[in-house]
Amino acid sequence: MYAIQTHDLTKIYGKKHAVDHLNMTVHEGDIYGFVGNNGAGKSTTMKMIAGLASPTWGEIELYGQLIGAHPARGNAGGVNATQTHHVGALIEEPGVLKAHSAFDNLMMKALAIGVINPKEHCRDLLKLVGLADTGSQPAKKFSLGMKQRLGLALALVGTPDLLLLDEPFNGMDPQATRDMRQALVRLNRERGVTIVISSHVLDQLNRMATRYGVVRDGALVREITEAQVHESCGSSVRIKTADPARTLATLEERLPGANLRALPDQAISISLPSLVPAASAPAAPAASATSSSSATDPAPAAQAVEHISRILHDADQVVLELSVTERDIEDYFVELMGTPAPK
Ligand SMILES: Nc1ncnc2c1ncn2[C@@H]1O[C@H](COP(=O)(O)OP(=O)(O)OP(=O)(O)O)[C@@H](O)[C@H]1O
Repeated sequence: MYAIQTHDLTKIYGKKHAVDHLNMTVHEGDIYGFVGNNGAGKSTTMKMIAGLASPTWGEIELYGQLIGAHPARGNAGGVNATQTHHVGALIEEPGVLKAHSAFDNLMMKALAIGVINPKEHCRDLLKLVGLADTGSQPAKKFSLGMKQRLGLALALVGTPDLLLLDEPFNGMDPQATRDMRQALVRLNRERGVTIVISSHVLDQLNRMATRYGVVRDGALVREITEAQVHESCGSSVRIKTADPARTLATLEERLPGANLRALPDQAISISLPSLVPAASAPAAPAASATSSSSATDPAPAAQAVEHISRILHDADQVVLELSVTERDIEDYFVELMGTPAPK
């Protein structure tokens, strides 16, 4: 089931299309990394999904139920998401009562929404976010990172099905960032919480996201799975020969299942993780390339180069270049964020 689907979701502020016909699909159980440059429209999208801003146009479905519709169509039949599935959100400044302790902040929300065993629930949440020893210290004395953790704990009161987190790592030191990331992964794996998380910290997202949405100028330019990102970012073998068309045909025949791409400069690229053993070469590199060892291990890469070079030698092809290239995840996303939005 889809946790979130948006249909032509649009928000216009004055003349600015902050979100522009955005179509996004979040599957139940995803950790969905929502990425885009500053001002791309991530926060505005999340606010509309959380019910904190109303769409100018378009629709939002949460767990198959319509929650937001543009005014011309009215919202009849639309339901408040919180009536069906519990949604927790940490978007911009968490709504922390500064004169109160972390525990009191959580308790107020827990009582307001009718949580069973509220004290125990709030103590568990404080432990989860690493604020268990803050006692009666008022939130106004918290550091930025501690406020963020309290914001996360507040979003988790009542154990949501869906968690919307806008830049949750803001102000956190590396240890706190790691703790928060691990806590989120546990919530996702152990309690099945679906998480949408916007962050500019791509290497943190890379360690947790199962799917990504890339937004540019208010529109979604790409939705990709973790596996597709790793496929695109992993090592690949680059081959240039005197006769690229013949080389492509040879490699397609000898490396069935490998992900081959003809590049604009007439070179051919083969994604290393996609290499599978060719029937004629049982000791081919793919056995190790697809094993638990990383695609960036030198051994599988070297084996792949050797294997391909043999294939091309056997087929009497003149090799001009044969090398292994690696693509950085940051480069990959920066490139995608610069991709024009589809019209
Ligand atoms: N309340 C508002 N009034 C007017 N313009 C707004 C408002 N909120 C957002 N915008 C504009 O809408 C666009 C999208 O903003 P948004 O905050 O959603 O982007 P973002 O992707 O979250 O950016 P960042 O990564 O910097 O947080 C920006 O141009 C922003 O200036």
